[in-house]
Amino acid sequence: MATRFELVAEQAGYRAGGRWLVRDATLTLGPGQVIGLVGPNGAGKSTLARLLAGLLRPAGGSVCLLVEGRRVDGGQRARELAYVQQSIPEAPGFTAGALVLMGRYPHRGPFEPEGPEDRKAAARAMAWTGVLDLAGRRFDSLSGGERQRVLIARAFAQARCAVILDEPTASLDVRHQLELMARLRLLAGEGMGFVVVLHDLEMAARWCDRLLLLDRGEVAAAGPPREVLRPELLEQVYGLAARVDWQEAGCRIAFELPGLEAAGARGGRR
Ligand SMILES: Nc1ncnc2c1ncn2[C@@H]1O[C@H](COP(=O)(O)OP(=O)(O)OP(=O)(O)O)[C@@H](O)[C@H]1O
Repeated sequence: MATRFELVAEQAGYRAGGRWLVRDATLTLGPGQVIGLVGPNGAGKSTLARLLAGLLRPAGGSVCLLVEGRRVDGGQRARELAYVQQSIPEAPGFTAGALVLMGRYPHRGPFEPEGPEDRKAAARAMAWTGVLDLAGRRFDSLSGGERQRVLIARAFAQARCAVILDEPTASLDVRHQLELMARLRLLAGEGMGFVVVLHDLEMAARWCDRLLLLDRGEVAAAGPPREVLRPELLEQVYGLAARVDWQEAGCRIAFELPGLEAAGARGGRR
């Protein structure tokens, strides 16, 4: 049976450099959900993702992971929830397989070597992200997209309940983007939950149950994609005129930047 959990942010905020990078962010992630964080560059998506992941301590409000009704922290939190960062770290000397196995550390005692369960979980996660055949390769020798998929596999190997993914599709080709989002939905169907930072609003509309649209550190809108991806809101937040056509599975969004487009067209005709 799937684990009952809730990741709750209540008016969570974070300050740095004398200002609020995120203020009053409220959301609840539970089993079966995929929540998208969207918004322009610098809006506070990564900061909120790091607050949810427990990597930043809120300067206002709270962030709390409840499993079977009880608050979990420290080592247990690391067994239940994992985070995939936006930038791809250096990992000199490690193979892809060793890196994914690191996701299993929180599940073992100190100095305890990995066991068959750990290897099984790592192999399964690597199969999900299509990197099983890269297990023996040095991480540093992989392409950007391959590395991204290894890091996602590590999070899948680690977390029982929830994964926070910061722009996980940024380095992926179209096929791997779709496979990843479909995998999140599949795992959500089995009782996990995900928070995903995305720039691609059409992808967010298609795969997420709910969206938080961030603007200059504040939640400009939150709710089902149809309620959030409204032309007037998008124009307010991105400063672009938008046309949103809803279809059976998601939407098509056409943005317009009249000044620059006109200039581009003039340049093209020269
Ligand atoms: N440690 C810090 N000190 C001061 N300002 C910071 C710090 N970290 C981030 N910021 C600023 O906070 C704002 C939010 O950053 P954040 O990375 O959360 O944005 P984002 O929505 O994820 O952006 P992007 O889409 O570009 O990844 C930005 O203006 C950023 O420059």
